[in-house]
Amino acid sequence: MVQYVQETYLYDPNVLLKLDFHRSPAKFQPFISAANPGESWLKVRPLKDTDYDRGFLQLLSQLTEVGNVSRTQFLTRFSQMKASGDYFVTVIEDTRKGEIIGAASLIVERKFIHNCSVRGRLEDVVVNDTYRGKQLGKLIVVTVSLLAEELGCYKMSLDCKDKLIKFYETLGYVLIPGNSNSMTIRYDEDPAALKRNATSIIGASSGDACQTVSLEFAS
Ligand SMILES: CC(=O)SCCNC(=O)CCNC(=O)[C@H](O)C(C)(C)COP(=O)(O)OP(=O)(O)OC[C@H]1O[C@@H](n2cnc3c(N)ncnc32)[C@H](O)[C@@H]1OP(=O)(O)O
Repeated sequence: MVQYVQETYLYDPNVLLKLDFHRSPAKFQPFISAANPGESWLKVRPLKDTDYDRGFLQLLSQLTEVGNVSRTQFLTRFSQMKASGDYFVTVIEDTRKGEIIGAASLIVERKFIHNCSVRGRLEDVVVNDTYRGKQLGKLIVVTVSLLAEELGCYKMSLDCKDKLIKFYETLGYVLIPGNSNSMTIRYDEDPAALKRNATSIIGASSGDACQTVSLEFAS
C-alpha cells in the first residue's frame, strides 16, 4: 500500500450523514443507513483518491470490463470528476481489510428545462460477490438516490437488465409506461456490430435486455 500524506474525498462526506433513510420505500431488515450501516467495520463514504489501492477498480471489474487503468489515469479522472462537481461516486468500505466492497455513482446532469433544473443518473452499481445478499446493494442504491434528492434533482433514472427491475422497484424506481426504452449506439465495436446495435433492445428475448427505470421526487 502506497503511503499518502493526505487523502481527498470526491465530495463532502458529511452530506451522507444527514440522509433520511426513512424516506425510502426500501425495506431494510434490520434497519440500516449510510450513517449506520449495521457493522462497525462498514463505512459508506465518497470515493477517495487513495481508493486505487483499495480494490475499487477490481470491484468495478465484477460489473463490466475496466481495462488496465494506471494510477495516473485513475488520479486524472478523479481530479476531473471532482473539478466538475457533478460526480458523486459513493462506496462501501470493509475497513477491516481496507477494501472497497460496494459502489454506485450518481451523476448530476444540468438541464435548461424545468427552470434550469438538474436530474440524476444512477450508474455503475456493484457489490463484491462475496458480500452480496446482505442488503449492501440496497444500501448503496438508496444512499445515492437520497443524495440525488438532497442535491435538488427532480428525478433519477437508470438503465438495467430485465432481471434487476424487481430489485430497483423495491427501492422506489418505476418503469414509466411507454417511456422506459433504453437505446444504445456503441462506438467501441466494429462497424458491422455498430449497425446491429444501433437499435432498441427492448423486446429482445435475451436476459440481457435493458430498460430504463425512474425515481420521481415530489416537488
Ligand atoms: C444501474 C446499474 O448499474 S445496473 C447494474 C447492477 N449491477 C450488477 O448487475 C453487478 C452485479 N451484481 C451486483 O453487484 C449485485 O448483485 C447487486 C448490486 C445487483 C445487488 O447487490 P446485493 O448486495 O446482493 O443486494 P441486496 O442484498 O441489497 O439485495 C436486495 C434484494 O434484491 C435481490 N437481488 C439482488 N441481486 C439480484 C439479481 N441479480 N437479480 C434479482 N434479484 C436480485 C435480492 O434477492 C434482495 O431481495 P430481498 O430484499 O427480497 O431479499
